[in-house]
Amino acid sequence: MKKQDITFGIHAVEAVLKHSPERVIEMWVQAGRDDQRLASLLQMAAEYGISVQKAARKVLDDKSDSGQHQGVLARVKAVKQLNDNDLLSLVEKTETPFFLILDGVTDPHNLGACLRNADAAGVHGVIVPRDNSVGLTPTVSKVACGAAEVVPLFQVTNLARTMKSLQEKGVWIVGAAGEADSDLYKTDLKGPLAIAMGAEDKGLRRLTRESCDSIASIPMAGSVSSLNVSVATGICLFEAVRQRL
Ligand SMILES: C[S@@+](CC[C@H](N)C(=O)[O-])C[C@H]1O[C@@H](n2cnc3c(N)ncnc32)[C@H](O)[C@@H]1O
Repeated sequence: MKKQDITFGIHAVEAVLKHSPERVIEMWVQAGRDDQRLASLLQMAAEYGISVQKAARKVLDDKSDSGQHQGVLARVKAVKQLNDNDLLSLVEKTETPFFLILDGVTDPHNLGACLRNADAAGVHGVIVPRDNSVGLTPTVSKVACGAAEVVPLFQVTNLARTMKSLQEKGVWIVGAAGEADSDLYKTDLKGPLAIAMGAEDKGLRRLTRESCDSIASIPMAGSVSSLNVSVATGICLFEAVRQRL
């Protein structure tokens, strides 16, 4: 089992330092980089007694697999993987649950952007099938800009079964699909809710779609057939936020 991860980028490293500094094992910063935001990370690291090494850019490039590390990288203890049991106990203690389901998103940039949207919209957690989905990779953390460190990510073995358990606890599940007849803006998104988004290539799988209580589309004016999944996620989540004000 993987016990350690690499996290890079100013927002991502800052979020771990802020929310769970005990996870940070050590940090590297790019030698010769004079940046106010890096300086504040170094100060936080010093406060928590975290060892920081200065290294050439090439070292950070290699450790981040040439990701956009912005001159900072941390080796961190991996977060505990959250499963169905963790999800259902969170639902039980949450007054009006609000979840995002991603049915097989495989691009780390899309998952990172969806986590960022989810955090901004105040969702209680993001649910993904354990297989055929990207997990919490360093690129996901970087793109999520700190959201990956705070939004619980539940990796479930059988998504349809998890959806049924959520429904038994009173959560209404709305699937998003471009070809649906119902208009998202006319769909009630106020109560205990999970919004399900499909994968980049195939959209919602048949069983996931059949497990939804309703399916809605974002009206499109132009000629393209669909939106990018992270863009569609942002629109769906913030329509729910607007209705839930
Ligand atoms: C790139 S799209 C998938 C397109 C795919 N070819 C299909 O058949 O659904 C990824 C996901 O974004 C969401 N999405 C994209 N455009 C949408 C729209 N106009 N209305 C509702 N959801 C949309 C859906 O959840 C979709 O499964």
